[in-house]
Amino acid sequence: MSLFFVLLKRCERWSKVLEVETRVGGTEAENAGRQQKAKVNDCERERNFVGMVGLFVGVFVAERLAGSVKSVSAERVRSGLYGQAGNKGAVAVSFKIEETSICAISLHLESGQHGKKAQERLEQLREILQGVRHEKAKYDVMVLGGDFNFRAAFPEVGQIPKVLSEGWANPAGVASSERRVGEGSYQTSEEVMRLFREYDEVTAGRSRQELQEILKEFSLVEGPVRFPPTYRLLEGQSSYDLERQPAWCDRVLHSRVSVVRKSYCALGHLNHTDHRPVCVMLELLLLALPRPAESPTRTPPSTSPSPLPEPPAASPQAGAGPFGLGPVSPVTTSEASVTPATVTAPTLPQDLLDFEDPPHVPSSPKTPMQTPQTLQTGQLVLAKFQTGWYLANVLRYDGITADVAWLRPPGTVWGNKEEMQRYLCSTGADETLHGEKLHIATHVRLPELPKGTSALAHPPYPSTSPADVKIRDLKSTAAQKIFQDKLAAPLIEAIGEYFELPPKTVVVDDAFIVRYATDSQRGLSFHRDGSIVSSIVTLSDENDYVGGGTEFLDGSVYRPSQGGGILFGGQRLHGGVEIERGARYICTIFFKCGGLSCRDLAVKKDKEEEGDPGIWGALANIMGVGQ
Ligand SMILES: O=C(O)CCC(=O)C(=O)O
Ligand SMILES: [Fe+2]
Repeated sequence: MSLFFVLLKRCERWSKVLEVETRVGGTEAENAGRQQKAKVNDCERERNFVGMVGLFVGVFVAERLAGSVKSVSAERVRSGLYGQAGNKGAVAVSFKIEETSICAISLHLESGQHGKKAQERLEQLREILQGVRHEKAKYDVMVLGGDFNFRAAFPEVGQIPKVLSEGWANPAGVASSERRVGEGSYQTSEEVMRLFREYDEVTAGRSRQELQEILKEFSLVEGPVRFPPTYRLLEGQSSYDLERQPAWCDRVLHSRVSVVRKSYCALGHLNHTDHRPVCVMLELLLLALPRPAESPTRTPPSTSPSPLPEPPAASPQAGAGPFGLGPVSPVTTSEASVTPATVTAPTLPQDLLDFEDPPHVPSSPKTPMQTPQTLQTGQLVLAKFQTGWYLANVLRYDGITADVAWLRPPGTVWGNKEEMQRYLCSTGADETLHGEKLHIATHVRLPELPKGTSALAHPPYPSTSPADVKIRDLKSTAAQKIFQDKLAAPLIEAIGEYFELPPKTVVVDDAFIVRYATDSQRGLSFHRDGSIVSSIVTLSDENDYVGGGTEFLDGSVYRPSQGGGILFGGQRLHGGVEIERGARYICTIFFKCGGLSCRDLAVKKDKEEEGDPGIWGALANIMGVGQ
């Protein structure tokens, strides 16, 4: 773990909890833990200064990132009773890691079940978000968590608490110290999830629409709630205190973009108060720019110890700072709890940057560049932007022109000026830019690659085991026709419907018959496809294999029966679950479509689905096999 946020209310009561948590293994966690303990001991002072009834944001940064932290700033946003009472609201800490701006917010919203309380809470949430994010402070990544005080309108308490209490139980054999319940971990019972869907104030209630609008406006998302209510439990136990209706009060929201959520769960074993804490694990995409060589404040990684981190940004003036909402007094960063304490070389770990293998970056750009004869989707090229050539992936190619996406630099090249110059972001241009209809003759070149290296950034599609059969290589025209009529055509129609893409522009980019067996390829690790939309259709009878299926990050596994299949945005992370017995045959089909706008549309649609079932509708039996 490289960044660790602690968001608390009534933080003095949680110091014990944090001490427990600091014992989790691993050097980094231990380091974070030590700093964390030191900070929590300061909590009282913090709380008094901020005047927010113990709201606390602690940000702990792995040592190796410390030198990359800059522009640290902290502020509070009061809400409730016209911002005067000061017992509800939020505190926020923002900072940059290289060029990625991050803001962590700890909030506490209005309590109460009746009248307009639900409405007031959402107004406060909006107020907090507007206070934290405005023109001058548009963060790449936001994480906000705390006691949202969302209620559950259970009709009567009756038997419900028993079901809910049982929702914390783990399957046999899991140590109680590991009692995490939720996405990416042990999931609570179907019954508890049903209660959440039916009674949670925002999921089931009238305010759902309004929350959706807020999330959309601020580009935020909440993971699926697959844990029991986190309030109000008896201390030291997993049963509910029936003086209150149990409710899913404690929640975490995070940015949609640049973030992949790995888990969203509640920690049942941290039972020191009447709430149970909730945590999310996120993978962030960070951006770095090359440093000027003459900069005296940086040294290349591993040659010598690096200097102290940049001093935090000056405190904003009251009411006019980056969080300027009303007449609040600023909190200086030394009073806030962001302390990149120790400093090492600013090398950034690959795992923090991107989970895909980085493309090979040729180190010598001096040899003359070759014009490509032909291109493939997914191929690594140099594409011209203004007067320079930068690494890019081919998204579309029609023989004369190509669409490309310029690449972001992988962490391994940060700090290396020469290598960084091969990335578009080194010019200060928007690194998410796409190049449309670039003429091959004038705007695309082949990068110089070491012998034996493929120019494909990743194999275009992961199904490249020798056992896989490419549909295009099938000699039989009858087989080609079956594929076209039974699979490609109906799927293209379905894609038009589900993804709202014009079916005429959707085409099969590639397709494979894949065989998984215990004596050869058993499964496929998590990856993204190079496609805009992918489909996986089951060819085997379900009695022919045990295990297998397509797995997504939220833990869902799809195993459609023979002739059935799934459709999903190719950018969604997924993998093939290993089979345990027999052989599983599937047909994987990768679709692309006309313009770049298609990709944006598909990605957008796909993101909108996140947190729901998390996948494009399973296509039950698309070929009608077995009917
Ligand atoms: O085995 C599966 O279901 C996943 C296959 C897959 O993702 C692929 O071939 O790209
Ligand atoms: Fe795939």
